[in-house]
Amino acid sequence: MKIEFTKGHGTHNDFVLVADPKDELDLDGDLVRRLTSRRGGVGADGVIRLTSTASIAGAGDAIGDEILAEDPAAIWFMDYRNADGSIAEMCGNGVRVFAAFAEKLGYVSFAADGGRGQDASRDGFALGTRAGVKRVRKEPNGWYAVDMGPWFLPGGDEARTAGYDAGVVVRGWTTPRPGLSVDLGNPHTVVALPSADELERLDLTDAPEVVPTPPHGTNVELVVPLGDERAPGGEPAGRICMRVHERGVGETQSCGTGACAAALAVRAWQGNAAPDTWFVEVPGGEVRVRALSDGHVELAGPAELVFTGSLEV
Ligand SMILES: N[C@@H](CCC[C@H](N)C(=O)O)C(=O)O
Repeated sequence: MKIEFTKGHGTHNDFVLVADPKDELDLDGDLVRRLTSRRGGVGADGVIRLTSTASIAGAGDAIGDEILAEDPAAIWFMDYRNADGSIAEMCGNGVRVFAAFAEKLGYVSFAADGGRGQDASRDGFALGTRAGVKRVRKEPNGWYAVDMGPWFLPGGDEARTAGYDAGVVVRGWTTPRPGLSVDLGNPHTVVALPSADELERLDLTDAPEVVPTPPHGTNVELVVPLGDERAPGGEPAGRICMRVHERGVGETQSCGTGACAAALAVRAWQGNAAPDTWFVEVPGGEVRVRALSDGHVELAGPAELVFTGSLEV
């Protein structure tokens, strides 16, 4: 069988994108690992399959019905898989790259005059994910901004007061450091470090050890606050840098949900005077995170489609 694919990335968090509008592709773990292999395949941190929400509902997948009940406009579904073949609930960079892919395929248009496909210029492009419907709009600079929905500090009030609810050990550390869990639809644990030098020197070859062990694993973000500034709109903003070890992948150049988690954790640590807008520097570039007044969080950043090809599998 021949698979036609597009390679894309969001701040160098890279994906193999496959259009499967009729839900015909059996994307099992083996196929995902073949596609993502950096030696034997295309190479990527994950696979994104674009399929129709109605098709997966018709095939008996309950998530399809839930998405259509939440928003019947969410006719396309992002089926995201980590490089190791595991399924993850959400991928923030992936949503932006999915939007660019759907735009290229003519399934959606962000142009004010409509253009081809669904017109997303007014309410945003509604797309289905395992973490619910996400809305994407396109900014004048070409960045995609995603309403990532509600976020939580699952440790509750105790964790919020203490500022942590987990102990994290990175390779080379002799004692655990405090980490804060943040739920973006997928799990994250954020640890603050005192300097960018220390961040740069970290050895993230192995998955950090997190105690207590999160039931479904966790992505781990190591973060350094860099200070305050003004966003281009004039509002106060914070800046942080981070590295991330992703569940099911390893260290990546960027993680959209991870950037949200890192910004929201630092915002929580700073208390009431903390800004809502954050610029997050990652090894692969920069994204913007905004805590919205309705309890949602927005992620904005670039999305690039770099080449297309086909693979015999
Ligand atoms: N890189 C993604 C997150 C992908 C899923 C993650 N590895 C998990 O298992 O939760 C992002 O941009 O959010």
